[in-house]
Amino acid sequence: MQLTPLHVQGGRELSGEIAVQHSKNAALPIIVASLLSRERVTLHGIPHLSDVMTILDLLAHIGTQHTWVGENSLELFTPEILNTDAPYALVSKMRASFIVMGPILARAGRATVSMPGGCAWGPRPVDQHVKALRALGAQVNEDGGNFEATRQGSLSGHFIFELLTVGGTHNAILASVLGDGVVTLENASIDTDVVDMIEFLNSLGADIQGAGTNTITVRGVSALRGGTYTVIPDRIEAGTFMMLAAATRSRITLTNVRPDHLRAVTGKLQEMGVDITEQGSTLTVDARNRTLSPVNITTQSYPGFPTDLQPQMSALLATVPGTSVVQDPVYPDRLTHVAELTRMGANITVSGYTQVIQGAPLHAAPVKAADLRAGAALFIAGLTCEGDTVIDGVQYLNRGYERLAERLRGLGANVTQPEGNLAAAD
Ligand SMILES: CC(=O)N[C@H]1[C@@H](OP(=O)(O)OP(=O)(O)OC[C@H]2O[C@@H](n3ccc(=O)[nH]c3=O)[C@H](O)[C@@H]2O)O[C@H](CO)[C@@H](O)[C@@H]1O
Ligand SMILES: C=C(OP(=O)(O)O)C(=O)O
Repeated sequence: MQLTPLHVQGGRELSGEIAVQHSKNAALPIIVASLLSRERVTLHGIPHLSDVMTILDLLAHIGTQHTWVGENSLELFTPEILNTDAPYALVSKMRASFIVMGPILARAGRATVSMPGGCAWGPRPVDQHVKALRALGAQVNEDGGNFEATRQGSLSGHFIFELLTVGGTHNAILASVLGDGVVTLENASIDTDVVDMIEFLNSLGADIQGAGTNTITVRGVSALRGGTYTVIPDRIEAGTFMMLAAATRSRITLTNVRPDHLRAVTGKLQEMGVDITEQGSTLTVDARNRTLSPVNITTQSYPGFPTDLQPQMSALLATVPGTSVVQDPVYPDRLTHVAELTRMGANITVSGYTQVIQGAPLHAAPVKAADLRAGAALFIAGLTCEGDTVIDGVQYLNRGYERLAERLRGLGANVTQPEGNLAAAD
């Protein structure tokens, strides 16, 4: 769906306080994990995002009744699994939806999930999800663009991931929670979003040990009870606003932050010369009157520098005089922001997954976001320069940033966006 573009008029210092939303990428798997309980689950800290609406549409198809019981609170209830399939029309909107395979398989003994398509920035394989489920005793066949998984008894056994995968770890855990098997996952992801999902599941009575380490043991339980859980703050949104503060040479205070989840980001910004102070769950970023230095970054799995902040960091570095090198081996093709930043005067040379950035002041231009974090890079860039930067592709921003224009206006930014339209990205 085509939405009215976002208009950004920058070149002024921002100031004030902004409350960071709760984590999109933790909320989505926790919503999916609620499928494992037959009882009512209440979740607090669910941001109003198109991705959340998309996953709720998929869960409604599977058999979940949902009710918003507060601004960011959601009650979920799945007494029965009504459909064991996740059709392409829903999975193709959001790749994260592939992890419904685990809980549907656990509860119903079979699951048919459409093969996810490619993203704007290239392929995102699910081979590790499939290998893990097969190693734990499920049969998984590919047929007509779908993966069909079945199991005879409970999943059990041992799997060593060939690489660190957040979604693959989610899926394998979700498939193993119910039953009487014991599952050991090695080289598992230690990402904050995996830890949060495990803590949620354990709060409902699951028996999962090793959260935050590379070895996770899941002992099957007969059923999960209902419960209430609050999702962690969004470290990617926090990082985006930290980069916005640095790029606009402003002082911004972020509340609802887990500073311990942001060490790699904080370290890099400090290396550039940005002043960062932490106080509990509040973090103040001050780049006023500072000469920032170029830096080099390479993305890695958590706790390394996140790929989900690579485009925003590239936008920031495009404004910092000197040469910076940005490498994204996690998603080597995640480069849709480059051509658009170039339209704004950025000097970025790409070779493979490496961007060599020569910083210089940017100028306003009409640009188009082709994915969520590319969109974030563009609003950061737009807020550094005078004139009207018109950002098309607002549906991608709506995937990940709640009431973005309104919240940025709270910092003194001149940003306008059609309000209230949560249409999902195609
Ligand atoms: C909704 C959600 O939480 N999305 C995040 C999640 O995606 P997602 O869970 O899809 O990402 P993964 O952690 O699985 O991907 C990490 C790397 O592993 C590769 N891989 C993954 C699975 C697989 O079966 N085979 C394989 O080769 C991927 O191509 C990538 O290079 O983590 C990514 C990496 O931090 C983030 O960019 C996404 O924002
Ligand atoms: C890439 C992201 O999400 P997804 O994995 O759903 O595409 C993201 O949050 O930056």
